[in-house]
Amino acid sequence: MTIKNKSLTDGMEIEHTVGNVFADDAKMSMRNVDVFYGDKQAIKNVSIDLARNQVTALIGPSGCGKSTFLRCLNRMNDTIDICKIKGSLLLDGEDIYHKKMDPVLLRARVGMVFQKPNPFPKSIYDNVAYGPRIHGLAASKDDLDEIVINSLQKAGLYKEVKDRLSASGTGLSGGQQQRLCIARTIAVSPEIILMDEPASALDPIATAIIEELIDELKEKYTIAIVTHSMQQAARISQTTAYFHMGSLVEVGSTDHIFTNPSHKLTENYITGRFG
Ligand SMILES: Nc1ncnc2c1ncn2[C@@H]1O[C@H](COP(=O)(O)OP(=O)(O)OP(=O)(O)O)[C@@H](O)[C@H]1O
Repeated sequence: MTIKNKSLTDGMEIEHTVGNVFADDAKMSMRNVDVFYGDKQAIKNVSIDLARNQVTALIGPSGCGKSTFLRCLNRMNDTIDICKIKGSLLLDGEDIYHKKMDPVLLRARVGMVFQKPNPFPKSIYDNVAYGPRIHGLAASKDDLDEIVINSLQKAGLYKEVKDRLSASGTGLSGGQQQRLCIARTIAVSPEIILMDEPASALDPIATAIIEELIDELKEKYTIAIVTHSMQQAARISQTTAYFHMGSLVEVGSTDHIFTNPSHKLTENYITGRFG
């Protein structure tokens, strides 16, 4: 199927997304998504699936719309008054922009980890317990303890913090704070985790730990990650989507995109000719 997308990019016309936008087992399906900030169109007719239990990397030059698109997937853009979204965005076939969809519940199902670790100024325990408490997920203190410990274990942080759960989350190292934020996201049992450059503020060792963690997390969750690091996209994702000036130029298996991209714009970007 050809999905028409006529927009001019560096003199090169993007008529349609190259590659297969359909996943065999789609957790989320986006079709013909347009996003506007006021009069300015930031996303142009983008269609893509997120394959279940896979990592999908969104790459492209600065300002191409990666974060804007990612934020559409859990309605984070709702908080921006001038932002308008058109098109179809389905989670297991359910329209996430339907008027009956509660954005707070949606964001528990589609969690998000940001570029800069942003723990609450609370204890490590309370950071992770916060979501389960507001969503009423624990019937007792024992239940809550179990959720907190499980989430910290899944985020690969438990061993490092088990003796200081009442210490402040903001006192941890940057890498530990980011894993705490991942534990906080996991604690409300999401189905999808969105990550917006989750390792860009971290040193190489903390980055490697987060990358290993992402690889483990995909066993349970569907993951979409925005990254500026092509090496990172190549290491951790199974599918890569290349954005350029609001359009989705190409999508395909990560191996294909990084070894033999079909579109000239993708090739230019991955070979470092621009971006
Ligand atoms: N809140 C906003 N209000 C108005 N315009 C915005 C807003 N957020 C983003 N934009 C614009 O939308 C376009 C896409 O921005 P976006 O941040 O999604 O790109 P990006 O590919 O994630 O960039 P980067 O890699 O630099 O983070 C840019 O032109 C940007 O200036």
